[in-house]
Amino acid sequence: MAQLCFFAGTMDCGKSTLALQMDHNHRARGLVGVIFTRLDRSGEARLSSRLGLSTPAVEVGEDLDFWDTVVAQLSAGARVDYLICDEAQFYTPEQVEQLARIVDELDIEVFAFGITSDFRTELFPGSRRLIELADSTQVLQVAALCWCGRRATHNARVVGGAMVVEGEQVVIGDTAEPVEQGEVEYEVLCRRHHMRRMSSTAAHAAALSADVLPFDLNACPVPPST
Ligand SMILES: Nc1ncnc2c1ncn2[C@@H]1O[C@H](COP(=O)(O)OP(=O)(O)O)[C@@H](O)[C@H]1O
Ligand SMILES: Cc1cn([C@H]2C[C@H](O)[C@@H](COP(=O)(O)O)O2)c(=O)[nH]c1=O
Repeated sequence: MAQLCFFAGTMDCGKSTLALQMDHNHRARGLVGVIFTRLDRSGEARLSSRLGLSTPAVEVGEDLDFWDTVVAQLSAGARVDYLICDEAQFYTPEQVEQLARIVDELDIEVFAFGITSDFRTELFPGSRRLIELADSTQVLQVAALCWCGRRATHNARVVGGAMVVEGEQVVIGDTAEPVEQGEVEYEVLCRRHHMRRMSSTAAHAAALSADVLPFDLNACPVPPST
């Protein structure tokens, strides 16, 4: 029996790489799949991994109906054994429901990949619906790390080195440093540092100022107030 599987994790934990591997392994056994994505960093209608691999994909616009798309392909005589759905956090809840229907009524496997929460730690609507409906939700094993060395569990949005917690939910970007100053970048953090709004730049600055703190109090002309 087919299943709706959600592979979740922070940014940069290998979701798109796994999506490409799942596609490769299924194709290698003669199965036929359709690859979908939405708003991939590399441009429209491509699924790309930071490891350098990428493949053409069907771009999921807001109006795309997965059920109609797959039924049209089957009606035209094409075979469809599985769907790969990357950047699934950006899908609408209705589109996730269409995916569940495809699994249940057409017995087609659906492998969805996405980040669960946004830069404010709030669930994306697509991810919320996936968590509600999926047969399984798996957190990827390869841990992305916070600058402190702990497992990164949250995504932070950073502008000019400072973490921001207000803004549009969707702003496409990367975890690499932006080319243009003032552009949005993302950084993965552990919960502790996400809640303290401590990006690596802020931590570095704090470490530098701590280095200059232990000055000689006796040399101070005015006694410091307590
Ligand atoms: N130069 C590299 N060498 C080895 N692994 C790398 C390199 N660059 C990126 N990666 C791996 O790729 C992962 C990101 O993969 P990607 O599929 O793009 O992530 P996601 O889709 O979850 O954002 C990183 O966590 C890291 O494990
Ligand atoms: C946290 C967060 C992320 N995004 C965007 C940034 C990237 O374009 C994608 C995630 O891609 P990845 O392959 O998982 O690295 O999502 C966003 O729009 N809003 C957010 O809050």
